[in-house]
Amino acid sequence: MDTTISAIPRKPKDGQIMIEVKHLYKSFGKIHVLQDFNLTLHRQENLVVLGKSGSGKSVLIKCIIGLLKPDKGSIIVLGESVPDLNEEKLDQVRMKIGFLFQGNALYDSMTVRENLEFPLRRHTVNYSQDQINELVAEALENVGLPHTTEMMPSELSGGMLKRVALARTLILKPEIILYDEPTTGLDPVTAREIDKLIVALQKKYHTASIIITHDMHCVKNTADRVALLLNGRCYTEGTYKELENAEDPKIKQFFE
Ligand SMILES: Nc1ncnc2c1ncn2[C@@H]1O[C@H](COP(=O)(O)OP(=O)(O)OP(=O)(O)O)[C@@H](O)[C@H]1O
Repeated sequence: MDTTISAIPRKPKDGQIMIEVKHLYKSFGKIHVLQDFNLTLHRQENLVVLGKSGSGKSVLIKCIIGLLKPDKGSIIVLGESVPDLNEEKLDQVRMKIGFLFQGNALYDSMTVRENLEFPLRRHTVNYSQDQINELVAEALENVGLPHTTEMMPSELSGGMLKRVALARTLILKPEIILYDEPTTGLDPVTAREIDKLIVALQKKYHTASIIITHDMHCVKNTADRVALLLNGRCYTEGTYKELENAEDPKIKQFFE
């Protein structure tokens, strides 16, 4: 019996494609990281890219946001071909994408408010101070930390820092959020809270997300669909349940 899962994408909830990666190749010298990698992210979908350490998850994300140039292949983000964009156009596309970095990337010398104001001040829209205050308050409310506005990052726990970083990601109301190992380094209770938050925000803002992780609890709790990155390719994709029930040892190893 063939127990591998078909790599044909399931029918999306609605047809809109937010990110489409086709036949992507990226090598560093003799290290062939991505080889004919394919991925599609649909609107309102949480897609987990699951892969072992060093499998190329970060390289994939960097290609998607234009920080790395692929050797071959196409990357369409919100209708734009990322490798062909100049810096100005790339910035416009990046404005619509939120990133949650592993290290949170908050400025230690700035208060929570200042950290959240930062992306707003860089934005092409000129927000009034009242609008900025409202957006900061809303973003912190969304992550359950309305009381931290004037605090410094050093006064916050790991879980709180992650929430603040997420609030900063949300403040520009991105259409897509890219999560880089959102639960790494957090205790299990806090990690599960972050999972819940990811799903709650997806429901509230109808965002599409790519979540790269090897935390299987996070995968189970957040993924509408899982793409397995193995040997540079999307080896298979399916729901968590489908992959969990697969007999293929290459898939099984992730669930043991
Ligand atoms: N700029 C670079 N120059 C050379 N090699 C690189 C570069 N960036 C990544 N690599 C190599 O590409 C491979 C994939 O790295 P990547 O960081 O994407 O893995 P990952 O799946 O994100 O791993 P982890 O889960 O540990 O973060 C690794 O072998 C890494 O050494």
